[in-house]
Amino acid sequence: MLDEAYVQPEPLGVVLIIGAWNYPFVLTIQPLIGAIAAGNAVIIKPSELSEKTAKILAELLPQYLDQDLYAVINGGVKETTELLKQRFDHILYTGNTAVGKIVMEAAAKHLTPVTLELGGKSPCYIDTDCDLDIACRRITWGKYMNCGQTCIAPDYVLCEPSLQNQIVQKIKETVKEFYGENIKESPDYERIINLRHFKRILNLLEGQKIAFGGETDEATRYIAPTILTDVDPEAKVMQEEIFGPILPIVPVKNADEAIKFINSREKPLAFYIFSHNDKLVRRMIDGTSSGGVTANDVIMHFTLSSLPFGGVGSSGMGVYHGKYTFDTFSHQRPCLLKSLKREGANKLRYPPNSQSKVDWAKFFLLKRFNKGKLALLFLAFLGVVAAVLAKAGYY
Ligand SMILES: NC(=O)c1ccc[n+]([C@@H]2O[C@H](COP(=O)([O-])OP(=O)(O)OC[C@H]3O[C@@H](n4cnc5c(N)ncnc54)[C@H](O)[C@@H]3O)[C@@H](O)[C@H]2O)c1
Ligand SMILES: CCCCCCCCCCCCCCCC=O
Repeated sequence: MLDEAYVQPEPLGVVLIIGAWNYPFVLTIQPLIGAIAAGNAVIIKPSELSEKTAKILAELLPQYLDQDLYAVINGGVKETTELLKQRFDHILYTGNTAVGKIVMEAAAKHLTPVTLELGGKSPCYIDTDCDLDIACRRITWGKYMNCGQTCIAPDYVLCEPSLQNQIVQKIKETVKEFYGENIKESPDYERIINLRHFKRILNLLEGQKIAFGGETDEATRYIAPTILTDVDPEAKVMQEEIFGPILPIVPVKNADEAIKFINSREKPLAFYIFSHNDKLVRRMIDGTSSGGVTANDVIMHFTLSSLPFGGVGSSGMGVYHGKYTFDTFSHQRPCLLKSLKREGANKLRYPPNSQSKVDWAKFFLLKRFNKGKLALLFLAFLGVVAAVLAKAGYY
């Protein structure tokens, strides 16, 4: 009661931030801000796939930040492998799950803690009790922005069979509203990052029923906004994160079947539910697990600095954003400041032991006491009075 107890965050030391190519600026600068705020030195390793952003980061950062404390190292697998041999005090990695395991293995050699911001197949459930126009507009935005290359894009839709055709129709109308008649010419519609990813996404279309879109152009790595209907849960497109502008619709009987479906798979990075029914929304949140959730919208939980962002299970570990970034890059050091006075109260823990000392210890530590011993209560009351007097300066 008389001691001072507090938590003092302290910098971890040197932090390594490895970024991914799909949002190459935000995925390195956002963690960098929190790492600096927490007092760390930082090395940034941008993705080599988004080479222009990597280059500009290496050019710009030294102009604004202390070069001894904040460095940008560019390179690919070879350079990153070499970097990972060094000892860091924390590593924040953003990218795919397979490389996440490599990073964690390398970190384990030095007992370095990791934050792994990975991916997964984020499901989107559309309830029959829902404003389909609005739901489809928001899904179209989140699915096709950056050409589907967003870690928390809705990967696939689960809905009752009766909704399927309406959803296709409404997304089709929204695509026209957003990107015009000629999507290829729209300045707002992006391209696939490279040929390897272009071919990987095309491969996912094989044998599928294309309800909308499907046009591609290898020369410009264009893939049109595409919707697949009546998709078999065992299909290739349902086995890996799509990370492209393809939206499979998997019909389910009802919300319970959707919950079962989601729980039978790896834990996703995000989960989206569209419904007017608040109880259903809560039930679906309670019945599933995912990195984050947005109800009646997509992506937007990422934009709130008041919410932690991160995955769970195979979609990652640890969180950042806002104050959570500061906490991630800090050691929460518990401090107890005692006085060398009042040794009488401390005698309780010193030998020789006795039943009376045990009873007192239980009273203070476990807040458990024999009801018959009212005297104890009285003594505790005296203790409180003494504490108040001491704080007020009478002691
Ligand atoms: N959780 C999130 O915040 C978030 C954000 C963006 C992307 N992602 C996920 O990232 C994935 C896409 O990114 P990616 O993995 O294609 O990005 P990427 O290819 O840019 O790789 C990510 C980083 O890992 C490094 N790297 C690649 N291979 C390596 C190896 N063998 N050893 C050491 N380092 C290596 C790269 O140099 C790069 O800096 C998707 O699964 C997506 O969902 C997650
Ligand atoms: C008032 C409207 C504000 C709209 C802000 C929308 C911002 C969307 C940002 C999406 C960024 C997604 C980054 C995801 C990182 C993973 O890939």
